[in-house]
Amino acid sequence: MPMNLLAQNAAANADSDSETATGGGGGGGGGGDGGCCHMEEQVPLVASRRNLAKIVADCRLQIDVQPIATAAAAATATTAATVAAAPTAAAAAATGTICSDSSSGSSSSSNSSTISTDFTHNSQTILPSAENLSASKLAKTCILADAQSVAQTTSLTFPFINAAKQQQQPIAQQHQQQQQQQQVQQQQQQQQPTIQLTFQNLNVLQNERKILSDVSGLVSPGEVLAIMGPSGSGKTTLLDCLSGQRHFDSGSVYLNREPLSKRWRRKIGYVLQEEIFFTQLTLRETVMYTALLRLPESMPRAEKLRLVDHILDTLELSCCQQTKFGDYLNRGLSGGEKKRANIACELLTNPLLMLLDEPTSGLDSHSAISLMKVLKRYAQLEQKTIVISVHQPSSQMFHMFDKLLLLHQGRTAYFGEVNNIYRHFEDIGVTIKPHYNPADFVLEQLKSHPDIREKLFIAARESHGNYLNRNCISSQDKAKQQHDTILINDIINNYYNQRHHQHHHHHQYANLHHTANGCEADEEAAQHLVWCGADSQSNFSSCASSDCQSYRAGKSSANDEDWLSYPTRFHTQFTVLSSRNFKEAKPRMLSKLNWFQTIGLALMAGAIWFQLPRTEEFLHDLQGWMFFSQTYWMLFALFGALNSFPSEREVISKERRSGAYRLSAYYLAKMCAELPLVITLPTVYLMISYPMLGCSSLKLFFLMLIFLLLNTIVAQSVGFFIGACCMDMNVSITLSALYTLATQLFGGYLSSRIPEGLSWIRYTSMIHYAYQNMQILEFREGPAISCGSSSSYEICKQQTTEFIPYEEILKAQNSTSPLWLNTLILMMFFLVFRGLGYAVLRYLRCPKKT
Ligand SMILES: Nc1ncnc2c1ncn2[C@@H]1O[C@H](COP(=O)(O)OP(=O)(O)OP(=O)(O)O)[C@@H](O)[C@H]1O
Repeated sequence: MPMNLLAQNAAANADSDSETATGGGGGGGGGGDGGCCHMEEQVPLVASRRNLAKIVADCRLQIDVQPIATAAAAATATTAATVAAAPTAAAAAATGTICSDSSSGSSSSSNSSTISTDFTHNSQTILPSAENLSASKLAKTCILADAQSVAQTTSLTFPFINAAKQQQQPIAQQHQQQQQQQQVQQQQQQQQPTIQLTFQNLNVLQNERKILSDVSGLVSPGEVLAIMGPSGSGKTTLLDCLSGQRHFDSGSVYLNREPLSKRWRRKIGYVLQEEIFFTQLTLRETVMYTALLRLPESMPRAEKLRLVDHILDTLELSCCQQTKFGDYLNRGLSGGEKKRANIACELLTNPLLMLLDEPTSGLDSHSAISLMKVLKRYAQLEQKTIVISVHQPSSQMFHMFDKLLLLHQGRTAYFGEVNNIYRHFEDIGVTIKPHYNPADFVLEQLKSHPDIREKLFIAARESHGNYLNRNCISSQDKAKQQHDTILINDIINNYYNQRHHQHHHHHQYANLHHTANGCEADEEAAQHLVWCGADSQSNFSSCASSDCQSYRAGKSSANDEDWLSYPTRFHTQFTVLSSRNFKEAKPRMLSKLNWFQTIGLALMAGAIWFQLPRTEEFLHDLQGWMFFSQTYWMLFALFGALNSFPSEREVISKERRSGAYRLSAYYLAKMCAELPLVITLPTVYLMISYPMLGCSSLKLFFLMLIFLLLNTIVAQSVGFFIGACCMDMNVSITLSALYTLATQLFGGYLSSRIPEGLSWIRYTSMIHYAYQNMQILEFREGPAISCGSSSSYEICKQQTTEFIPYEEILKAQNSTSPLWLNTLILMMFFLVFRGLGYAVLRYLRCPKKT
């Protein structure tokens, strides 16, 4: 790998290069935040001795402070920092202007322009002199030796660059292109909306217990805020508040100085602690449907699918993309894979603010670090704001965070830069021991020593809350109080800038970690597929720079309606949701067990009523088959639909909260997608049992089928409605059983002694109308029923006819309404219950804040 090569190279050159550089070489960029390896900082590339000396000094510092760090590591850190801090130089490297001779360990040029190696930035060109040649050697070593790797790195900041193409172009043209690309990038960054998240004095009460108590903080674009604290300290509650999913009793949350509102919802990605997905869908299907639903309509489908591939690749999920999520009965994805899938679905939509509730729990340390690196790079490169709750991060992960909010029982024990935690603890008389995981240390202190805890609360309040309150109140008179909230951000900003500068150079230990991790992040960026992808033709950045970009740019200047609008059209939502619903429902509705049950029952019914003679003696048997068939499919469809919404409720609520689609699109898609599934088994049943019974014509078969299916989908509508109303399966099963059995009892099918006043109940039963229809068809369209030897029908007794007229049979059954009326009433049932189901989901089951 290029960076391995680089490391070897750097190790070989470390001593000589660093010494020379300390002596005052000129060359690559550096500096900023006391760390030579800050990936995110766009340090000017005008190479200066001072910069380089600082880089080397910083990296030497590492060697001094951490004995185990080798000179090679320091050099590697320096090199990675230089690359990270110098996108333009990296771009130049991609052109082949700069290279490193890895075999000899000395610098050489891939072309004849070794001495005229360019460090171009904003049209400034520095030609290294003989004096600073050593420094430029170091810089050259710093810059990736492999053009491909550089191309990858370059593609982060210059998504449009195709490094391979560039290598074939003349250098002057390449420089011109780079400048143009820089301008494009600057314009893009200006266009890209970002979110600064501010929350102040958040208080949440639950059953008179304070779950959050005056919690405040600020996160800027490009930063990662970690919320840490023991279990039950209020991390999830805080994230819920920040995402707008939970009411807070007092306090405020601002996004770019605007109070958190529905308008912002679609700009927030919230990765919940638990994984809420359809268990029957594969990982790929899940992410794909999310992409199709939540990425903008203007983005081509192929681009969306490429993005899915890329995200799966980035999160190392490609190998298990065809695995179903599974449940406790049928195991599927592992816990860690589900977690990453959860993140993939949110990352996909490229939210401006990302909230993640314990995304690393359950992951092994390598996966956790990899994931954190992805998130960190995402924040830095795309200027996203990230808030993450973590339990016990490793030391390495801890120093990847920019800011830390330490909670204990809902109270703030610390909020500020991660690096300043050392000073914060020192201030209250506790020194975080070196070689000790600071995350473990602070959590241990927080839990084990009440005195320390109290001191921390006081110190946090003093340094943060009071400061804000004091300034907010004293700096504004009453007349301006409505503007106070707007000023909060400025105050917090100033405050943290001050703090940042005050402690900037004091914490070598902290900087050491920060620096080291920055270096590693860069190394990772070069070695692996970086966030934006190696292939500039098919990566997220290219997408972001085309469709997403225009989408985002458009949104940034859009009005409220645009912000509230759905990412895709109704038609797209309907199509995608239908496809997803079909895939999800098919294994449930057409399970092997259901096939077995249907075929088994059809054969049994066919055998019992096999080739029934059409005489009055067997009339009751024939009616028995009709009643059995109608009742069975009514119950099957009704009870099958009961669990339909409850089982999907959490997924749908999550998606509705994120504003992915319209409820109407979902509802219509569900009805349509399940239609072929709900009619398959009754059709099979009738195909087996009816011919065995003695079906005489194809026309009659199809008529019977139509009315059997009508009854089935009406019953399904009733099931949807009851399921949507109750959501609790036990309640809905009880209610359904009561309704279906009552209508059978009062229908007079099992007993003729129905109390006069209750006989109307039969008219509330769909079975009443469906059964009548079946009889009308069977006796009107089918072969006539011959009179029995001792017939109960008057007309037969009078011996005026050999066959019983179908009207007489229906009259004997109290079936007096015509076919059209029964059908109309059944259709009314269908429309009313489907409509009621929608209304319940829309108004009763609307995802609410807790
Ligand atoms: N709706 C609720 N009803 C009652 N108690 C609640 C509710 N929501 C949160 N709590 C309580 O508030 C406290 C904080 O809960 P929260 O889930 O925010 O903690 P956490 O820090 O995320 O915990 P963990 O790390 O274990 O996930 C807990 O003691 C919890 O029992």
